[in-house]
Amino acid sequence: MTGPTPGTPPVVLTVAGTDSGGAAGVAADLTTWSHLGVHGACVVTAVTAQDTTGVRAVHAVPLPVVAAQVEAVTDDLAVAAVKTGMLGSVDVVRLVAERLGHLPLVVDPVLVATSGAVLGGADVARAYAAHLLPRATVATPNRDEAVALCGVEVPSSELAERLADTGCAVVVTGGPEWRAEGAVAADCVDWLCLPGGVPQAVRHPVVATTHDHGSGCTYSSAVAAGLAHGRTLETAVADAAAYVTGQLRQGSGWSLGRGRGPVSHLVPCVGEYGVERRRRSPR
Ligand SMILES: Nc1ncnc2c1ncn2[C@@H]1O[C@H](COP(=O)(O)OP(=O)(O)O)[C@@H](O)[C@H]1O
Ligand SMILES: Cc1ncc(COP(=O)(O)OP(=O)(O)O)c(N)n1
Repeated sequence: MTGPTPGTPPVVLTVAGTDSGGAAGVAADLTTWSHLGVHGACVVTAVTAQDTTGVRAVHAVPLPVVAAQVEAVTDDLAVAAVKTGMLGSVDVVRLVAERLGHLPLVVDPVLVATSGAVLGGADVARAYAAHLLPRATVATPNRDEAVALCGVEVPSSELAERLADTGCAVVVTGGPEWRAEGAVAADCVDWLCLPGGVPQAVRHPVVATTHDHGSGCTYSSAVAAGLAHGRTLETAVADAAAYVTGQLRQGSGWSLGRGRGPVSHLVPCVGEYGVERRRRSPR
């Protein structure tokens, strides 16, 4: 087992599925981490045949193979934080809770893709609420996932508050809400609630784009990177929103695929998410 060494990046582990279109899942997590200065390890739970228009097929990785990947990583690497994406089954949710629940844990409870594909059923939602949220540092459901976890349609701030009662901090992300309104709102609002706390609005500018597939994975990975660097949750959450906004902006003029194109996984063109890097002028 190797410990943290000065000059060595922290290790963050994703437990997630693959997206053959390269937008969401493991691809989003690893590229985000390469931008944010952490080493990414990965445990693959499922292989999806997926593109910008939807999910065609899902192959669940057998449970013993998922367990063997977890063991291989944790036996050898000092994992600073874990992020979960598509877990896909009750057994995998339980495995993560048992084997990784003692580490700083960001749970993105992937249940439904933007395309409408179900990536985790009602039994998986119940398993998240019973086994994983109580052990998580923070959960980052989008509004639809928060409704599925709570079983009620109430405002996002209240969903965050109810889910925080399970014992973890919660961010109910704001993407689908502004899309559903069909308007170009000035801000996206994510609702952060700490256990026993009052929901706080985390606002950031809306990007008008159709290239947003994978934004939830990218966001939750960025939160995990912030925690691995030792940032407070509030700072990690604000930095993650700034990072995903920059990546959405970078891909906003693209034309990739026939559906909702991938959020940009190219190197950010803003340094520390604020100051525009000087673009090289053509020779
Ligand atoms: N068009 C957008 N402009 C700015 N931020 C966005 C946009 N769409 C999503 N986000 C942000 O991306 C992050 C992930 O949110 P969301 O899209 O809700 O996740 P998911 O992909 O799981 O549905 C949140 O911080 C959300 O506010
Ligand atoms: C393999 C896989 N994992 C997760 C998702 C969901 O991705 P996310 O970024 O949360 O959201 P969408 O952009 O799909 O809404 C996925 N589609 N595939």
